Amino acid sequence: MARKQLKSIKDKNKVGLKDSFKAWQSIPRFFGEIYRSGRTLFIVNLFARIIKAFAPVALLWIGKLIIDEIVLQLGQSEKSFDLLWQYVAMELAVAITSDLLGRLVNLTDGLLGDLYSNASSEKIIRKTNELTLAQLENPEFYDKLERARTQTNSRVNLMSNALSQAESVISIASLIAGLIYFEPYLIILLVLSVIPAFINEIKFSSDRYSLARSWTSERRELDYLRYIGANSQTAKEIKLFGLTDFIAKRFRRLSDSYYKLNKKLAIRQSVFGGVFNLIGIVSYYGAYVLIIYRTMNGLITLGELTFLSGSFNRLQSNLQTFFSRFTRISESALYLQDYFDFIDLEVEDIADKSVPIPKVMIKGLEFRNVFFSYPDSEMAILKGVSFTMGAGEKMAFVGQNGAGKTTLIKLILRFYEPTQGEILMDGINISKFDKAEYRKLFGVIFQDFFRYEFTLRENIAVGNIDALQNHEKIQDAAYKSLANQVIDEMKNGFDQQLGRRFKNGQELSGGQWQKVALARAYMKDAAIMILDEPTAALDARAEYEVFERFIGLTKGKTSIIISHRFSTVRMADRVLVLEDGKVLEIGTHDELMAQPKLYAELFKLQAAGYQ
Ligand SMILES: Nc1ncnc2c1ncn2[C@@H]1O[C@H](COP(=O)(O)OP(=O)(O)OP(=O)(O)O)[C@@H](O)[C@H]1O
Repeated sequence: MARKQLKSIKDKNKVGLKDSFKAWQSIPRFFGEIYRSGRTLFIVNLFARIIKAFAPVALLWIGKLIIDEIVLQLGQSEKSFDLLWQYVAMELAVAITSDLLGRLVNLTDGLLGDLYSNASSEKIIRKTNELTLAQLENPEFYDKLERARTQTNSRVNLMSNALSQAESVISIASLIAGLIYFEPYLIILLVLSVIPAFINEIKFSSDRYSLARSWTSERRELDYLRYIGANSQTAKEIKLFGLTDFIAKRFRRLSDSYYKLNKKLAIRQSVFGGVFNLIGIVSYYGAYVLIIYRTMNGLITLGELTFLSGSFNRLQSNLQTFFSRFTRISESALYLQDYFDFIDLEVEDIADKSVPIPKVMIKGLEFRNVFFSYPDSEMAILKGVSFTMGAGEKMAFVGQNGAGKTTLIKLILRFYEPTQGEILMDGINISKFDKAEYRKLFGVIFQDFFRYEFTLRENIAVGNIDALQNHEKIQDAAYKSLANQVIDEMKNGFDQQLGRRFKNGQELSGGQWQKVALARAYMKDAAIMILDEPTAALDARAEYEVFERFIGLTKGKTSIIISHRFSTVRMADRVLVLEDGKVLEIGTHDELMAQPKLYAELFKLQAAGYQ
């Protein structure tokens, strides 16, 4: 991880005003998404807001009528209260309706927010799956994903802010209409009083975003440190190696420098904001003086005075909220842009879907002079690998750590494409097949299989999730992989929750997990089985049993086994020995033992260890 100490946000890409405004373009699309996540709620919310928006001007107007009526009646010898009570009743009705509508708006805002946040989280999960491993392992991608994922709340706030903004526009327009009707000059004062504050807001919002954005990868590091520093899975090592201080200090160093930058920005914003607010207050009193003067000269009534000063006051605070909300929206819109950038990331799939995948493999797989380097890396991992593997053949890949065995598997499964050369299935380049369909041919257990904290049943069914309800199939897979022994020991059998994260969860030993994960490979009637170190955590007897079953069950099936244990390797029809990204030897166990090369050497070394 990079150890950076940023002096200011200018150290990294700064987001300008232009970008802030450009980000607004994604708002219509955003509303499309919200509408689709809750159509009725959205329409109800919109209508409630539109009606509620007229409440402020209506209340002020009725207030004016009441005061003018009181003044009129005071001058009469015979007073009538009829009209007055009617006005009061009207004001009460408007106040109650506005309150009820406000509640309806809050309710629908909350519900819509929940629906939208669920829908967008699901979208992110689905999108992540569409991307290639190369994209997933790219740090830039991670930053994008992090920004898209962590800003879900900000998107929900954006929704209610944007809707409130639409409501404000109507309120402001209606108040302005009243003001123009009686005193158009007041509008000029009003504009003068709020514009500086607005410019100030916009400037600081893009600075705030620039800071947050430029710190995405550092924030990721902070999250990572928080995770490893306070986590039950890492606790064992952290305690044993006494790492707490090391991690806490590293966390503090990074978080302190972020705090300092943020503090500088917050203080500047607060000082400027204060000054501009003063301008607003002074202009309000300027307007007040003007209105009082005109009232005293008999140009406007007392009711109009209350209406105008009330309208001016409300307008000013409404406009200020409007502008600060405007900047909040611009800020969230920038994050929104990140979310859409992520959702729109291009999926690299060069498959020509028209090429049919062989139903039954006849000739087998062939590597033809394959070279490979991982994306963004110069280092060649595979250097001209060529070999063929017949249909129905059981092949073992052998080689020292880092030789490239797992990389071969990743290429066969099309997680990456060769940098040079071809991989063929029955003579057709595998890059021509539809990726998802092609992968259905394989039953695989990875060396670094994932331990899902789901039930045992689900942990096995992930190998073929469509068969989740097929108990017989799951039971059968469990039997084949010896996972049935694990299930027999569980209180809740197949429905036992695994891991320690959730209630009633049961943690498994390394070997038990491996048996469960191996069952996944048996969940499909796959044409080709790939087992990447499937027994590394098993005891000697379990390993022997697993392979005995495997060989018996997969007679005539194509399979690849990666293992460092030669007792397992020798069961294969042929062995491919990989050294430093090249095929060193290939042949049956007996053939390889007859050659004085790496295989024979390693075999004898291991055999000697057992004597
Ligand atoms: N995602 C990756 N990005 C970049 N380099 C990688 C990646 N995965 C593996 N490598 C590199 O590729 C080389 C081969 O790794 P691979 O996992 O294929 O080895 P292996 O033969 O399976 O080793 P082992 O026996 O230790 O499992 C290693 O040098 C490793 O550092």
